[in-house]
Amino acid sequence: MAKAKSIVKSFNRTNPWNGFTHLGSLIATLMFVWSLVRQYRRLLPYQLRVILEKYCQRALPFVNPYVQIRFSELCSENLMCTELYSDIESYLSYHSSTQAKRLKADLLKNSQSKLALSVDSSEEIADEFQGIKLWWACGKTMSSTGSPSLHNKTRYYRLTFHKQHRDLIIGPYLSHVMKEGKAIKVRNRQRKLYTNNGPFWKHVVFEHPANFETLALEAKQKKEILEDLITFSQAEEYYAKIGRAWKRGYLLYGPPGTGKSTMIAAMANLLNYDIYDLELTSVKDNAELRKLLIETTSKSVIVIEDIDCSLDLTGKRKQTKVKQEVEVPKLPKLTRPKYLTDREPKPSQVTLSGLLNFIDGIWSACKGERLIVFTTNHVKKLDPALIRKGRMDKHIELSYCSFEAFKTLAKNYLMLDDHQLFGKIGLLMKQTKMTPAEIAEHLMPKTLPPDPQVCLNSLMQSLEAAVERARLKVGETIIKNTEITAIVEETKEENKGSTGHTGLQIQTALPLAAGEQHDKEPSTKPVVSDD
Ligand SMILES: Nc1ncnc2c1ncn2[C@@H]1O[C@H](COP(=O)(O)OP(=O)(O)OP(=O)(O)O)[C@@H](O)[C@H]1O
Repeated sequence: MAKAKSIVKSFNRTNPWNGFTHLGSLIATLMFVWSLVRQYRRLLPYQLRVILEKYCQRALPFVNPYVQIRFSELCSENLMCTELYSDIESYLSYHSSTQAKRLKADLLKNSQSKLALSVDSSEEIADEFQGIKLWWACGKTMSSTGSPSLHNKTRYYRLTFHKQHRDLIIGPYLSHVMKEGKAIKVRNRQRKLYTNNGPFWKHVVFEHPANFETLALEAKQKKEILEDLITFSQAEEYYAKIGRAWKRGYLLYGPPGTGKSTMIAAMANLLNYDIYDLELTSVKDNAELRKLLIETTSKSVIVIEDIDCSLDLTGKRKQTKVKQEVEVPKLPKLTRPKYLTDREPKPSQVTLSGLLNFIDGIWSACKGERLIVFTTNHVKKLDPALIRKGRMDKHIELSYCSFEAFKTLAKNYLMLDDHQLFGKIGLLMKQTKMTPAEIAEHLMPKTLPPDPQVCLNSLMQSLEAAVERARLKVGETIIKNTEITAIVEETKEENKGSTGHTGLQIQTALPLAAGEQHDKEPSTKPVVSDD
């Protein structure tokens, strides 16, 4: 103030140039102070920094080289404000957790365990984009009512940058902030498992621990599936370029207990997707199916489990309509909460063509990425049209446990990389078939901490019993086949006596081993064909 008064006085004196000299030196001092404030702002106490910045900006409105943009949480004219504000919030909370000294911690929405960190209102964080420095700060303003009550305060973020970078910041930088903010939101969101009760989706929080690391599969098959999923999730531009909807169909098939449901959970966890578990038998007709599917969101896996049991979708398309009128569909496995299954099932009118139309048509109109997964124990029963490439792009067979897959389970359940019993178990596994679910059951600890010896012994005994059963079965079949051969030989002799021509050929097949897949042709009976 004293300096300002002396400047005014200096104008009144005989030489007015003195006044300009004083004014110039004041501006230079202020600019120097301000540049110091901006450079060392993080070292100054927050309150002092705010006061200095405020006075410097007021005193130097015409030479201020910095531009500020304010992003309010609420603005009446444009509803997208909130969306933009929340993108910035996610972006900053992610970046600030490593730099900011004052952070606010909250629990993520619908989560009891995940923390959400955000910048405290008195904190400013610096960011860098293409070598350019800029600063974000947050604050609150009074709403138009001017009431000091908390509800009338609007939160905002303020971005400060040098005016020479205006184009770069307003264009590419803000797009980058919004894109990253959205991606961070997706990563942090609480994922959901939706199930339909008739035409409505209901959801519960999806927190399945399955992942590809713990999935017992051959390494080669696992790698192939992982690469396929990751390539799909990164191919938005490619799909747009070739004019295809961003979707991919997977058919998982194999005997019960080979990990089909577990793999779906691992897929959803890998890509951070929601799951829509579609219960076709409770969908009234094709229109209801369309409604349900249009309501699914992007970044989701739409699952139809046991598609062969869901409806009469297994025969040829022409036959389907006739059959539907008389057949009551089987109920699927009851894995869903009770409140979701309270609607009495009525025969569904959903047709195979309704389902095909959905897979091919509807998605093209819905933005975003989706996987559709069918599972079945009986792949050969399915109509080829349903699972042809282009609809179900990838067919994955999940089969009995190999020794390699067993080692994954042993590592997972018993923290074992190797054990003296592994060799014997490996040999037994070559002679019989066991599903990963059966093996996992043996490896489940009987005591805590787990005793690997007990679990492996239990598995070995079970494998030995299965090998023995298979051996007995082979023995029985050989005896049966010998008897049949003897009968046929007798018949041949009799025929020779009467016609002189045998007319019969006999083929015998090996018996089914323990747990043989249901799809295979029955092979215990000799096939008799007439020449
Ligand atoms: N490949 C696997 N890797 C790890 N665990 C597995 C695997 N397969 C099965 N399991 C274990 O067995 C249990 C049953 O497996 P899951 O329900 O995934 O089999 P499924 O093939 O879907 O059976 P279904 O055809 O009867 O629906 C799972 O909870 C999991 O613990």
